[in-house]
Amino acid sequence: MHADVDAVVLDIEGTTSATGFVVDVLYPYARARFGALLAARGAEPEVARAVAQVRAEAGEPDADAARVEEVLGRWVDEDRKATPLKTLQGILWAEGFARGDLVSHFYPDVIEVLRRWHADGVRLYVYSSGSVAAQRAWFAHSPEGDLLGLVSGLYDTENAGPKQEADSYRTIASSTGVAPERLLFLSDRPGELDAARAAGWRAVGVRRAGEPYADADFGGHPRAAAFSQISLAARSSS
Ligand SMILES: CSCCC(=O)C(=O)COP(=O)(O)O
Ligand SMILES: [Mg+2]
Repeated sequence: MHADVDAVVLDIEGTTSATGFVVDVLYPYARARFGALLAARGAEPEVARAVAQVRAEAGEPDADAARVEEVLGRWVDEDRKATPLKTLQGILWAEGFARGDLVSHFYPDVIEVLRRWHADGVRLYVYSSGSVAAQRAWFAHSPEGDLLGLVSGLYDTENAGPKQEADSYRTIASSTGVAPERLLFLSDRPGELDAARAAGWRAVGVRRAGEPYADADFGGHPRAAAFSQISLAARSSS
């Protein structure tokens, strides 16, 4: 698959990294710490704002901390990409990465290809349901060290919007200053690829063996089983 683009926007779960790692390592890590976070730090502005959003989204304005924790646990079981859940997970994960409890996961083809694209002058961005704080920690604490220098910007459902809505991709395009047709989105989910394409972007479905969406219908989207199958026109970095 060949594309002539100025920037690549990366989904994380299922695309750069294994869903299994997120579900089996990250989710339990945060889940085990929600209770303490809500009890001890509920007055911190970011926590308080996320808790208010959980209550609103659950339709339970009077939910106490124990009930909020229950709701969060249910959303984790459903793998719901709710913004306040991702905010609270992101706080705990960022702290876990910083203290050395966690190291992120990248598929074996990914880091080398990202380094090459970056060296070729292709700008790299991230757009994930995981919060910007979580993304920053994820790239800063990879098995190959700090990769944040490769990345020009981070987008989530808070600063860009839901991943299956074309307007979110318009917001990102305008924030990066890159023309939509010069942006390439890589994702494992057909609904996200559809939304990117509706906003005028290029989009490639990443179908990795064993990932939940590997056998989904990708419609007319080009596909790749690994980043090494995607070739970008080299651009000068000067
Ligand atoms: C480091 S981001 C954590 C992963 C996560 O919580 C998530 O929801 C990822 O979803 P994506 O949009 O990257 O598929
Ligand atoms: Mg994904």
